[in-house]
Amino acid sequence: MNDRIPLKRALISVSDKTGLVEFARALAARGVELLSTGGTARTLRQAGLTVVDVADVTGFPEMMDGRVKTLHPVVHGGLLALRDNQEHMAAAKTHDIDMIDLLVVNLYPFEETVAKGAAYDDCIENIDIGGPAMIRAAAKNHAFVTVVVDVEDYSAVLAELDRNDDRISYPFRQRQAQIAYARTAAYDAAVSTWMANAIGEETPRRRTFAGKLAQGLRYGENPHQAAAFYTDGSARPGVATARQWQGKELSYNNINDTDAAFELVAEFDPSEGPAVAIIKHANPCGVARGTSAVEAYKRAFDCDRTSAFGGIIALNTVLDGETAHAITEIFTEVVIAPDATDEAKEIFAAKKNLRLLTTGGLPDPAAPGLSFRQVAGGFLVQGRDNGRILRPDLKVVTKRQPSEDELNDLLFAWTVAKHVKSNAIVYARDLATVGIGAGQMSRVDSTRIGKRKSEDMAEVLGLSQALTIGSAVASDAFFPFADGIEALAEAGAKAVIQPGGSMRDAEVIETADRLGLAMVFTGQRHFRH
Ligand SMILES: NC(=O)c1ncn([C@@H]2O[C@H](COP(=O)(O)O)[C@@H](O)[C@H]2O)c1NC=O
Repeated sequence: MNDRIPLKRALISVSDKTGLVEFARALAARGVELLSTGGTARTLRQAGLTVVDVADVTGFPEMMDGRVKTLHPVVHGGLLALRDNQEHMAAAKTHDIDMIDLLVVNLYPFEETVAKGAAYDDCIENIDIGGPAMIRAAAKNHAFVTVVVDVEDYSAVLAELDRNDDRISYPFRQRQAQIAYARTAAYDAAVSTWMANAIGEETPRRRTFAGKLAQGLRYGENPHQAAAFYTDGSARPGVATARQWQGKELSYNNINDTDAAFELVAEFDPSEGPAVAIIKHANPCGVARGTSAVEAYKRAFDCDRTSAFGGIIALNTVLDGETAHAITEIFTEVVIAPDATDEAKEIFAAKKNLRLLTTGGLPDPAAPGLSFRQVAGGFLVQGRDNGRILRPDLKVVTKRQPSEDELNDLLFAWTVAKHVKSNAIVYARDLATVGIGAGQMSRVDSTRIGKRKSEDMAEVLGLSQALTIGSAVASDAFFPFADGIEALAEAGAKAVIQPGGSMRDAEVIETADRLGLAMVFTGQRHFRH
């Protein structure tokens, strides 16, 4: 194996021309001959560099709207020939094939074209064929050829040449080959996912997901687990696209919780007022609306002050100084908001460990998308839970109709319950959660936990009684038995929202009527596991 190989001839064919001229100039200065396709060659010539056209090497013009440029044995032979194989080299000589030592290719912007919402034919035209073919050839022959597919690697190539007397080492070529195959795989994943959507294929026979390393993580959910954060290129505002202003690097659990917090708070339209969610272990321990961000925060905090310690806070509005000040009164891991005022940033600057993230916007809760999770031997894929219930969707099933205020609280609690691990029970009053029971194997247990937490907080706040008394309550799934309704009544709830659909609905409704509760059915379930 030739460990260190000099670069004599490079083929450069790039759609993204960022950094191209500087890189090519640095290569030329090291005596590398440059070979290029149409647009790339033009850019290099305009910068005063000497370039050989691929068309002159192949003897064929670029044709068919660029569909055929580099697809030629003179190119692929130069990339694939084994330099230590006499027969390969003899064939190259016979057919006038010169070796290519470095391939620099970035592909037609297919992903960007799809993201812009381009028409079908436009997307098709942006599927690169010649580029991936060359990348895969060069990567296969990394024993002799260096392949570069990311602009961010240009400086690494030059540093490698500086380190090694203008040569490229074998480990470097191996690393580049791995990156190259991951790039073409991600590209084809994007193409096949787009096609599945375009033809309405919800369960394609083969599915490929791809990600780009955003951040290596110190560890995973626990210190003995290796971990990293990969992004999928989606522009959805959230933890993956946010700007971090201060604080330590986010951890695996921080990223998971921050995502849960921001996706939850984004359910609340900022034009209807501020909302704040506080998350612990991916479950909310307080969510509230308010006339100001600080009021929303304080009301969310008052749901469960004990659990809020070390939590993740999300706002659907700009983080202002007053709210930042209130947040700094206890230890918080992460705050995420669409934006933050300079005053808020200054206040946080004193808390070195507190991470502040801004996203520039809110994700659309109704947007379609996929979510997936791993199981032994495979993964489960489903549409993201973008189900939303509006007032006209509600069916009142009890004798008592919910009041206007109760209806507002029911829909608020329902929205929060969608983001609570099942079995989820959410008690709410005046658009603030007052008791949350999460992640229990029995719905009655979740009901009781929410009640107990509310009673504990009543003591902390010096209230004469728990705020669940007179509350509206949401259940993420139907009540299989009447005992859940009895437990809610015991907690003092006055109105209930739930999907309905149990075999024993009649019994459940009868119990609600007997206990004087108003109950509405949504016809939609929000399991979350
Ligand atoms: N068809 C081919 O033979 C071919 N060879 C290279 N390309 C692509 O053409 C682009 C560069 O084109 P230009 O140099 O004309 O700007 C690169 O993204 C490269 O991946 C091709 N285009 C698409 O398949």
